[in-house]
Amino acid sequence: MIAKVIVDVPSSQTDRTFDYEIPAEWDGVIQPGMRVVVPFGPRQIQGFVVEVVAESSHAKTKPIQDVLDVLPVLTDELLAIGDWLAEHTLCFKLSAYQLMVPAALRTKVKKEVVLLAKRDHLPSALQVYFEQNDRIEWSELMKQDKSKVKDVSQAIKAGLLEVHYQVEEKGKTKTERYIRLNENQPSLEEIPARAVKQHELLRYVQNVDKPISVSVLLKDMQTTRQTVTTLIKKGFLEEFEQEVYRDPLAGIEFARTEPLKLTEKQQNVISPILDSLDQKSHKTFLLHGVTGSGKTEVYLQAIDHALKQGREAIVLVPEIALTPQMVQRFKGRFGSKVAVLHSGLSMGEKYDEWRKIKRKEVQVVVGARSAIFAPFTNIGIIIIDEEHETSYKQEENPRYHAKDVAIFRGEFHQSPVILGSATPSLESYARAKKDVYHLLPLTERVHNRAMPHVEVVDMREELRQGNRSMFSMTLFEKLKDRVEKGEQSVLFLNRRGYSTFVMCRDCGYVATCEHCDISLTYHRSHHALKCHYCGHEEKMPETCDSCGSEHIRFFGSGTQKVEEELARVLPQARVIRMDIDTTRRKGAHEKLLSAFGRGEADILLGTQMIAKGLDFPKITLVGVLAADSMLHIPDFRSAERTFQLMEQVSGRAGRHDLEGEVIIQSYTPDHYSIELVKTHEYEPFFQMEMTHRKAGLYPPYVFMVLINISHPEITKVITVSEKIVAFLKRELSEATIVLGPVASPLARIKDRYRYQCMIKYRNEPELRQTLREIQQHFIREINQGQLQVSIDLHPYLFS
Ligand SMILES: Nc1ncnc2c1ncn2[C@@H]1O[C@H](COP(=O)(O)OP(=O)(O)OP(=O)(O)O)[C@@H](O)[C@H]1O
Ligand SMILES: [Zn+2]
Ligand SMILES: [Zn+2]
Repeated sequence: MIAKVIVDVPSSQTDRTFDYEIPAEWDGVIQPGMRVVVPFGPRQIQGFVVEVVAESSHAKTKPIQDVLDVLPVLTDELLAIGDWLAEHTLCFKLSAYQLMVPAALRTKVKKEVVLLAKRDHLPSALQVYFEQNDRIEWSELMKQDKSKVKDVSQAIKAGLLEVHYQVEEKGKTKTERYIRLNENQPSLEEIPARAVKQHELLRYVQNVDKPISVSVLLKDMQTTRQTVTTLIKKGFLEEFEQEVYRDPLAGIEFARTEPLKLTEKQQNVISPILDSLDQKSHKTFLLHGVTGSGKTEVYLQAIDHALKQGREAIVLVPEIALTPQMVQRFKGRFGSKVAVLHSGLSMGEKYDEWRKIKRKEVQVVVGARSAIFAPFTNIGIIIIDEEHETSYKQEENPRYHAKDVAIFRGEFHQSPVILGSATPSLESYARAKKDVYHLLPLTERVHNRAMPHVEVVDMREELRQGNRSMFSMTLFEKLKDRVEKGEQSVLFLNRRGYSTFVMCRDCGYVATCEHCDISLTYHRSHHALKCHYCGHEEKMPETCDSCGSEHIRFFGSGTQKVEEELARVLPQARVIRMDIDTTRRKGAHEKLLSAFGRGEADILLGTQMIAKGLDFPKITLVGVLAADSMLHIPDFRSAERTFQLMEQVSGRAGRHDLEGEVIIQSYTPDHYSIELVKTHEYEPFFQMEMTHRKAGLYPPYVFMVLINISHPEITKVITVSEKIVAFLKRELSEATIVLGPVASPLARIKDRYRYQCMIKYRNEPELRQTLREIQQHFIREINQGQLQVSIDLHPYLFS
């Protein structure tokens, strides 16, 4: 038999497969989706088997050298997703496959074959390997006899053996010593009557009647290891190793919740979803529900329906919304059926969650973007919460969008995909209007609770009246009032576009990074300036580099500065600050939020990470310190982002019995993206924004491609960029617009000059082929040297 393999040769990446002979002893073992080691020229390299066929068209094929997985890591569906991603994001198949394999398996790992059952249950050929120990190294086993792979893979399927990947770091499969009763109990007379502890311990283990961890046993029984060892020697007890999962949520209690009785509005939106589940047909729904309208409860009950059908569910939430509160709602309803995947997990923890999915120990995955690749095989429903979030797009190769993968999987499994948001992306809403997606509106909050009242304060006017503080009079009064009443407030400071840069008051000089052309950020904690792109750090200057003046200060407000100001003007208020600095430590996020939930603070002050998902009954005031900081970023989506963010933050107020109020401070209060938050109406915003998009020829009226070219030499960048633009103009159709080349907004990062060009098109059949040709043309230079050409279809980031 012949395996067709996509090989990992970084220097000459290619999507073509190579044929390798499957050695007779691995016949029937090697399947698509497994990783193998094959000879390639003088070297041995890894690859993915994508197909097994009877014969090769090549005269001579070399044999596969080693198998890395005993069972496929990728299912047929995931292989198909890989091929599809390669085509649609212009990456190589290999990168797409690797994206779906847990990082732990991509590192060089030792593999062990571990005995799960009694040795004599194994086929006799395998028993010899487990005489001394209940585990043997994979390479050891292979050295002795390659044909063992077949027996091993059968034993694994029968649940007798298991392969452990010894992930280095703390992530390696964690095991603990356990004790159980031996099947054949010796006579009790073996234990002398005076050995009281031994008798007690034995009785205890008999009573428990299931394996018990040695450490727990010793603690419970207040006895020594010696007692246990003696009982093992005498043949009463048996010691063995059992795997324990690293539980990232260990120690957190999840109270079980029951389904709520849905409101009539919720009923209306859930019923088409349940129909789609019952009919086993794929549909993409856009659940457009205002903040606090009970979307999450709809998700929970739809998932429940899928689980009752014996199917599985994937729920994506943005990384920063993956708060304990969010996780709690899923864990509370579905308990141990839920796996959680996010970037805060260690490599080992991620691997454990992945294995729970593979082994079908869980049926629900709640996770950030990459959880869309969860290796489920019977998906009933896929939910993307806050579908407008740009973090669903991966900003590095492969540049995929989780929404596209979700819809691919929804079609594959014939199951519904639900995109949920209070502020859908313009693209999705436009698709819903064209009936490509099915719109499900939830226009009111649960039980007709009022949407919060929004007031926009003109900060220019405040300044004119002599208020130089960062709080307007109104906001200050209301904060004070809430503190006095014992109600809670949220203060939101948008960090994007509002950094704490250092500027000379005399000449206007701004300290910038010498490698990246962006302003350095002031870090109070160690009184230094730092570049957020390359990490370059320097001392805070005493005098201006440009004119020598001593009047060099940092500008802009960071959360630290707001905190200090609060302490000065509202000393009685207890403040919890949540930003990158205070949440760096693992678990800090959770701690701060639960402290706030317990009412240990009056004000929660923070950045983006507090804008979403919070549901605390005592929050009655939300203050936004600078609404327009994001409006001036050179990005055609900046108005959309501003509206979405304002609406999300506002949504934190008045979600329960107490009414909510929002104060938005702005220097451009008349801008429609801020103005329209007052009425919480999405539709007028959509209409207004669409006219702007139409006028500027931006998505969703056109599709866009961004090509970024970078190199340490500026002349090289310019030559290559011009070549690319000329080629595009020649190859693409007349109606297509090619813009550039121009220097990127960030013209230099890490000493590399950056240029870009942009393509806008409606219908361009030649597009992918043309872009592929550009990639191919420069591939040698890219592989050899310093040139980088990145192609981003449907870009979200314009830096
Ligand atoms: N049918 C119901 N009966 C009673 N309470 C409900 C019902 N559905 C939801 N709720 C409650 O209403 C509040 C808001 O619901 P939920 O958090 O699900 O809204 P959401 O639309 O997901 O909000 P957001 O998008 O703002 O995060 C929650 O406290 C929730 O427990
Ligand atoms: Zn830098
Ligand atoms: Zn100066």
